[in-house]
Amino acid sequence: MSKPKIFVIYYSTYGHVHTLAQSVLKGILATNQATAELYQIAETLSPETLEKMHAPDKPNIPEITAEKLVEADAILLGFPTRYGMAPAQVKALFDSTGKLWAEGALIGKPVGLFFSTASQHGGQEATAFTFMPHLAHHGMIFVPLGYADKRMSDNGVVLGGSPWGSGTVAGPTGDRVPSAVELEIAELQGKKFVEVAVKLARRNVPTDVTTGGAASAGAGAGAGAGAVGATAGAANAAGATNDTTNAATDTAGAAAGDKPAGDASQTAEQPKHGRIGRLVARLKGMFV
Ligand SMILES: Cc1cc2nc3c(=O)[nH]c(=O)nc-3n(C[C@H](O)[C@H](O)[C@H](O)COP(=O)(O)O)c2cc1C
Repeated sequence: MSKPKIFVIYYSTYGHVHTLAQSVLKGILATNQATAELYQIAETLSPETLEKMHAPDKPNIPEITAEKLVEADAILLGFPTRYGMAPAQVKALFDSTGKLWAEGALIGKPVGLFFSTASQHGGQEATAFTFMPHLAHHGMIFVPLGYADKRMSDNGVVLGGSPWGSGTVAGPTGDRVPSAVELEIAELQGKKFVEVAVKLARRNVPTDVTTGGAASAGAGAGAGAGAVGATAGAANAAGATNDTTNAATDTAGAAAGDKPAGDASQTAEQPKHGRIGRLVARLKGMFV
């Protein structure tokens, strides 16, 4: 089985999240179990505004596009907070994924998040929390960091990150650089994420939301995600208790064309006409 392809995608105005992204990337590559590619999210602010914000020039890293997202087996996504939410640049990327949503193209992809805030209580957890609808609507599987490193419970130092994902604290003027511990935790997130990506990435089959019966706008996207998510959960349980069992399941999955067991509704002949069919056709037309 080929290694899963993980995209590390980030937006950063002042470079803190870019630095974290490099540690996350390092952690993925250290496992030798996955390939990794680094992308930045396109800027939407004007050069004049960025100059007023004293933002440095962007590094020479390729920009991600909506269509390119499909190529990733799993994604680690980092961004600084804006009032406890993702920056508009990240929202703009996701707002351009309507066609992918209509096609169910991102369903089942594992996603981890990492963050930067100015202050320790500036909203790293809120930023993760408020980003969840993007992942849920796409049927993507959120992979939290948990308390993967005991140092995350150290209350005696300035420390970014949370169970939702690694992080750094940039300071009120942005002059604090990520600490060694923060970077090690970011690296650990890359490593831990690979464990999940290896288990899930190849199990996911493209889900045609137009043939899933109930898989129409709203309820449909959720139903499709639920089917894949349930399968992924079963895979996880097998992996947690017995890796050999999981490997056996992998082989069985490959023999069966990697179709998850609960996926029968996706392959069965479904009526394509009627009210739901027309609605889906109209939605697909909107995003072409
Ligand atoms: C419009 C705006 C809103 C922000 N909101 C918050 C906030 O709610 N909490 C916080 O701690 N920092 C906030 N910040 C600070 C950024 O999170 C900080 O500059 C960023 O974490 C630095 O990361 P970067 O170097 O990758 O851009 C805000 C910054 C801007 C420009």
